[in-house]
Amino acid sequence: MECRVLSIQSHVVRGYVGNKSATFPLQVLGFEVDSINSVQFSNHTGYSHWKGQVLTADELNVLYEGIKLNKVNRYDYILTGYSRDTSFLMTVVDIIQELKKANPSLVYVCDPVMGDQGAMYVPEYLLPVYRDNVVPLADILTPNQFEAELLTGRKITTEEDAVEVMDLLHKMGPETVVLTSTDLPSRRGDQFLVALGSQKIVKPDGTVTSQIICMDIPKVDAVFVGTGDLFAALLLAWTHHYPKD
Ligand SMILES: Nc1ncnc2c1ncn2[C@@H]1O[C@H](COP(=O)(O)OP(=O)(O)O)[C@@H](O)[C@H]1O
Ligand SMILES: Cc1ncc(COP(=O)(O)O)c(C=O)c1O
Repeated sequence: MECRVLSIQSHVVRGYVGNKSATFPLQVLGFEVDSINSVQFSNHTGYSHWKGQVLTADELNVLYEGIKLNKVNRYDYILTGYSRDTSFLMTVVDIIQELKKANPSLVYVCDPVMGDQGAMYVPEYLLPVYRDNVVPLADILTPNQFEAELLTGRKITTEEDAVEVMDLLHKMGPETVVLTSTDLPSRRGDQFLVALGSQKIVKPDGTVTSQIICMDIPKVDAVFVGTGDLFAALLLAWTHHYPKD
């Protein structure tokens, strides 16, 4: 059966971040992808120069209106990433709420793209918008360590801290939280980076518990941009294909 994703992320002319990272892998894995480009930039913002356009909230509404008028606004998943503007993000929130009403089993996968390695690369005023409006709607949340710390106001220096932070993030809304990369030492040595996942599980007796997994990922000696976007897209795909795993 067709499974349709609405992906609201950046587009770059050169390179692979945002929709350029997410769309093709999702298509290869069998999904129909409707993409809205939150920005169209020459390249990602880590380069010394970047130029381009930012989609406004009004322009987003116009695109969504067209989809609605044709009655093709039924989605199984929404995936969101890079955004630079408060009113744009608030419009995304409105769209998610409307689409969830139309399809109560719609799954919202949120990559709260704000920064990395202790620095924000979107305006700081987006943090409260993510924390108070966006994250509470998310079913699956994929922050990196820095983004998880920003959202909860808690530092992560040990695995116990990470579990507590993921619990705080669960309390904000999402049933599944994945810290896509952390600075925590891996048990397998310094050639591995640690990612952690936590999923709320309802036991047969009705009580709720968290299932925690820890992933040691072989480290490549390079810095990548766009891998977080790819990770979120692949997590969407594989949790869809293997919902109980
Ligand atoms: N240096 C690296 N070596 C190997 N895998 C990496 C590396 N950097 C990122 N990844 C992969 O990309 C995923 C996303 O991590 P990351 O790029 O840090 O997320 P974000 O972009 O959200 O900060 C990681 O879980 C890992 O699988
Ligand atoms: C335009 C744009 N989109 C998305 C990203 C996010 O990339 P990542 O997947 O590494 O979080 C960035 C990061 O610089 C970016 O500049």
